[in-house]
Amino acid sequence: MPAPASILPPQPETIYTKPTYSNTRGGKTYKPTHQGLLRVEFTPPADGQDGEAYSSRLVVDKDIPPNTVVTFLNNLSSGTKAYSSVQYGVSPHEHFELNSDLLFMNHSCEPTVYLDISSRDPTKWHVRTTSRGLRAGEDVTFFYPSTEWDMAQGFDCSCGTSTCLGHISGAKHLSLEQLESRGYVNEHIRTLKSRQTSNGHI
Ligand SMILES: C[S@@+](CC[C@H](N)C(=O)[O-])C[C@H]1O[C@@H](n2cnc3c(N)ncnc32)[C@H](O)[C@@H]1O
Repeated sequence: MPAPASILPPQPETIYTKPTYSNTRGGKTYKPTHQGLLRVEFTPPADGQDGEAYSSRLVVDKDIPPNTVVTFLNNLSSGTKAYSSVQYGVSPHEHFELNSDLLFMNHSCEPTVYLDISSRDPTKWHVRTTSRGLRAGEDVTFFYPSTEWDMAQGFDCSCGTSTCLGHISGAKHLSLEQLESRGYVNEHIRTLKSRQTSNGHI
């Protein structure tokens, strides 16, 4: 059966070129997509190591109060499940690509923001601070299972928080209690959780 039509365009309005370690050093070609608000940082690679490996993060440039919209999502395009995609509906076809520096939001088991994509209107989708707010220079992180049901690529989490869950592979593999204790849970994940039987099947 063909996938249902997406509520998002197949291509972004503006082509997004991912920053890299080399083009963020000295700012030669890197143009932040959220200038003055968010920037991508890379940890310098150890001698002889690949500088583009996992060492990137998204950092906020200014203080943002608690429970406040940091930015609305724009330039989105429909996509298929990948390490870079975000799931927005119960169907495994409902994924989108961020096509902005928001791609560099890492996962944390104690996130600094929520990715709120529960509305059926994508123009309302946004990144919002938690009840702690954000301090300039802090990492912008969200709890990946708040949007992802069964991730394309799980990973061993390196968030380093005291409540770290270890291996992260999506909401399918966590209890509702574990999800809710991390803050905001998107509606499609709540729906999928309510359909899940005790043996883990939908
Ligand atoms: C969309 S990327 C996030 C940005 C990523 N740092 C990059 O360079 O593309 C998602 C990937 O980043 C890595 N990642 C994100 N958060 C992580 C965490 N807390 N611990 C370990 N790896 C993480 C995982 O490899 C994951 O598949």
